[in-house]
Amino acid sequence: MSGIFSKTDVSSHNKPDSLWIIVDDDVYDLSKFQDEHPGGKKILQRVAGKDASKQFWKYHNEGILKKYQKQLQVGSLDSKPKAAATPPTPPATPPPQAAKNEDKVVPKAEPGTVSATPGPALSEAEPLDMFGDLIPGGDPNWYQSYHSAYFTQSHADLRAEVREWMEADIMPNITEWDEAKKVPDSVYKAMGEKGYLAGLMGVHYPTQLTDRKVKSVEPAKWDLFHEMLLTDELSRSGSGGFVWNLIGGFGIGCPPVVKHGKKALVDRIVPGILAGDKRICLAITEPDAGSDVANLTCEAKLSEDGKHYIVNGEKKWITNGVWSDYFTTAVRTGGEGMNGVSVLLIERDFGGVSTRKMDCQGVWSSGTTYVTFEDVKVPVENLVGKENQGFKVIMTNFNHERIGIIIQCLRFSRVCYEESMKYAHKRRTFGKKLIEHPVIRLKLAHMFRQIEASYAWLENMIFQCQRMNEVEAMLKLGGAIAGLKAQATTTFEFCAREASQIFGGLSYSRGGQGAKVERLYRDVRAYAIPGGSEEIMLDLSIRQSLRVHKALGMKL
Ligand code: HEM
Repeated sequence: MSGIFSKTDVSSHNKPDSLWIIVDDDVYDLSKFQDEHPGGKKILQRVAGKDASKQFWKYHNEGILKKYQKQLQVGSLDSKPKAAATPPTPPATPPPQAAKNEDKVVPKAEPGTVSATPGPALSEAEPLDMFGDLIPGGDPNWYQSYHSAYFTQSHADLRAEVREWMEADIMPNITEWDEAKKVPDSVYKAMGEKGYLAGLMGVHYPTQLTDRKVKSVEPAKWDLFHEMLLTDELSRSGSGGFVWNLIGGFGIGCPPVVKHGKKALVDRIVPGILAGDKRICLAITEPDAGSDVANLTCEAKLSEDGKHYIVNGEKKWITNGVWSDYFTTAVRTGGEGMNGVSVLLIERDFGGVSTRKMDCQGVWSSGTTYVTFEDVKVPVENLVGKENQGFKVIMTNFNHERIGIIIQCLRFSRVCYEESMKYAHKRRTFGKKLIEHPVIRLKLAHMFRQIEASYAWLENMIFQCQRMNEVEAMLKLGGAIAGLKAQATTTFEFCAREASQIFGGLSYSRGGQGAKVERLYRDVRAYAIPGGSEEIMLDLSIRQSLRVHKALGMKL
């Protein structure tokens, strides 16, 4: 791949048996590849020996070049600028010419706008370097040199670390993994090795349970904004299946064990999970009990000697179940209703645990599973929390679970918006680029306003969670977080729909330029239904907030 060629050299490879093309000053040999080219070989033969950059960018995204570069690039043009080597991560600083005075854009207030009076300078509120593609709304605005009260340099360092990994090792493979309905185990293992799993439990970085550390953030500095950012950057994959494969079971199944499990149990199983060697999931939902958790029927009967629970029952739609070693399971140990529910950590090795992968509309690579427990003998040491008080364990887990869903939904909304914005700048209809049609700008504007408003609310909720203890957060924030979950899932649904309209047929067929949008459109329901359906969330948001504010002294 190191050859240097002139345009004349390339032009001699203009036949099917020796078919070279130029894309962005790099030279590709497509002689063997042409037969497997999804766009057909004739189209390649027509540009054989020529610069095909314009045609290439019309039909493909950068991901395609990255994926095939190693295999197909044979060199570069002698006229290629020397300093053209680009880092895998988008530039974190503006291009040098932007610094020149004459090019500097000085924002001016439009008549009628209120000009801001700068407040007292907070050191942590200094804007950070620019990062990413700088599409307005394509990333949170603190990525783009706007002030933030929440994010500091250590967040920016983590952002660069995760994005580099995602761009190099993950993004080029997402579509393939989704179609295969499986992410390689090595990726989950890498999540452990990089210390990411340990940072995703809504607790202080657990150095007592793992010797892994996140490269760019000291464990003592780790906070909920690092956690938020990590999930956000993973979600740039534009695949709910990918994100859930890695953290869909872990992120909701492991925290209850860490917070409410007995020390011996935690010490025995959690280090292996955090290392990425073992997998865990949360098993609550049943064929006949979803949002109404208090109705669950999977039963656990204490053995006569009081040493074991014998578990029988079924669990449905369990994310990661098919690959899990451990199941954090809600069971009925007592009478009807919420006061008869307990949580048990069931281990696959106990025997009597069967798992079957379910076929679902979306999140294909997440491993949605039907689980059957038949006379599973679970030692009483595996009780998480107290007997018949499992509902409290489940309830305190909800805020963390829902915040994860919110972060993912908002980034998926941004992905839909960002992809649409990029496509609208290249696709032409009726003699104009899509972005020049007001009707398309209107769609983008409606996406943008919902994403930004929801993200600001999310930042506020994360900040509140950071300042409150878990029980206070459960009571005081439960309503608002439920409302924000509904806000995030409806925003996601809206953005997936509008992006799909902008991409047209390209988001109706799978793969290709519309791949992310087509996939995310299928993933929408996986976010709007579980973790509390939109209807339940909206109702809860009002009921819970009223209850709390009554106690706070609300006057009506
Ligand atoms: C390095 C060279 C190239 C590679 C590796 C490549 C690879 C691919 C791949 C993987 C696809 C499937 C769709 C996708 O996943 O995006 C595709 C589709 C396509 N390619 Fe290429 N391609 C190359 C060059 C070209 C060139 C030079 C042209 C045009 C002259 C072209 C025209 C097309 C067309 C028309 C499609 C179908 C697009 C659609 O379904 O909407 N390709 N190509």
